[in-house]
Amino acid sequence: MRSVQNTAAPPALDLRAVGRTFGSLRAVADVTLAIASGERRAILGPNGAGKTTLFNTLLGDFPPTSGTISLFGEDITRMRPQHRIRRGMGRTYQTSLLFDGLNVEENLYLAVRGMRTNRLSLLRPRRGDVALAQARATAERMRISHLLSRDVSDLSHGQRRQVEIGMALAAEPKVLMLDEPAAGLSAAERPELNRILAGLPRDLTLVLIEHDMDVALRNADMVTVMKDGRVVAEDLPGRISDNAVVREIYLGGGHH
Ligand SMILES: Nc1ncnc2c1ncn2[C@@H]1O[C@H](COP(=O)(O)OP(=O)(O)OP(=O)(O)O)[C@@H](O)[C@H]1O
Repeated sequence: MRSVQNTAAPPALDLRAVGRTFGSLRAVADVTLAIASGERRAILGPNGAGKTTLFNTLLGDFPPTSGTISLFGEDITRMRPQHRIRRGMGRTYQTSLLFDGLNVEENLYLAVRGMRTNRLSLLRPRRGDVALAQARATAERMRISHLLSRDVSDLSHGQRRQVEIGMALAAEPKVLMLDEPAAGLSAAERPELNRILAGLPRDLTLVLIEHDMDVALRNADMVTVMKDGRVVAEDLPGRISDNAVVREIYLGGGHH
């Protein structure tokens, strides 16, 4: 494992007693965890464990109803999502946010330009455009340069996932949050996802929600397991499945 201990620097994400209720439902309860800068953290757990809700509290879509969240030492508990993005948070979504009808290069270009809507007509790339060069460099990093001129609606699930991760990376985040990157991928597409995740910059902090144990354990430095809104286990990938609670969740029929 890579050393992620750095006592001088604040953690990339520091959660203290974070909770989120929806009416009387405690979707997330009392979550305290610190993710070091440059660490790759997987968050595992059965359906309804609170993973997505936790993600949404980190990204500001649903602020926590209790507790605090800091990003590189700055309290962001009540900060709006767009301000978090400006401070270095990036994400992908479970459902695709690609612009169908545009090709891969155009999608990446819009992401580099920070566009959240398809307004490419106002923004046609010009020759020598720095953002265009950056879009192409992102494609290379995602191993999709050969797909630049293809409409994203013609791509396979796995290729679309590569474009989505590329779009999140195009904003040059310091913390990248991936919401179930393996969801919908065939067994044959998973090794490519693993290669892409392994090839991400080492200084990028990665937080990965994942149902697929193999993808999670391969790509994480540290694994957090949630159940019923709470953290029930935290350990190294090589040791997490020895945990009695984790064995019960994943071998006792709680996993899908
Ligand atoms: N916007 C909402 N309004 C009301 N309840 C919600 C809302 N979002 C999530 N919940 C509830 O919070 C609990 C945790 O759900 P969440 O989606 O965070 O779990 P999860 O671990 O991400 O599950 P999955 O793996 O199925 O995505 C569930 O009981 C869910 O029904």
